[in-house]
Amino acid sequence: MVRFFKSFYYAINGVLHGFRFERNMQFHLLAAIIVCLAGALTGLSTTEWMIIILLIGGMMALELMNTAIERTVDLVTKDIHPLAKQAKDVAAGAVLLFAIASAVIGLIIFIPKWFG
Ligand SMILES: Nc1ncnc2c1ncn2[C@@H]1O[C@H](COP(=O)(O)OP(=O)(O)OP(=O)(O)O)[C@@H](O)[C@H]1O
Repeated sequence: MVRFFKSFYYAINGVLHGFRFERNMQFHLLAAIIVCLAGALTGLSTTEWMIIILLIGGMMALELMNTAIERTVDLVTKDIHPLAKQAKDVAAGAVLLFAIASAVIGLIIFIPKWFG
């Protein structure tokens, strides 16, 4: 049980580290607050809220994974290496794809409510 809470503590530390030191995480947090405020003002169904929460959580989780990959690459080599570039660029690409999909889904949810 102690081990479980220790792992939980380390995981929370990882999330807090992301919010404190990663600009992109701070941006995602701001975006999440704006989206939640917009959702509260617009009025969303339970299903729409579940989708929004999943997208926000997924986006932040993916950004943390990207940070973990960046840190790991930097730990492995400080030199310029094509594989280091590929690892970082592919991880960043994964974040970008999810961000685009999230933005499109957000528009699909909000646009009909605002202009429908
Ligand atoms: N060791 C390396 N070898 C080759 N290219 C690298 C290396 N490290 C970084 N790069 C290239 O430079 C880009 C920026 O690297 P950096 O580590 O600053 O990531 P970043 O996305 O700017 O990080 P952050 O999200 O913390 O601002 C990478 O996406 C990659 O294309």
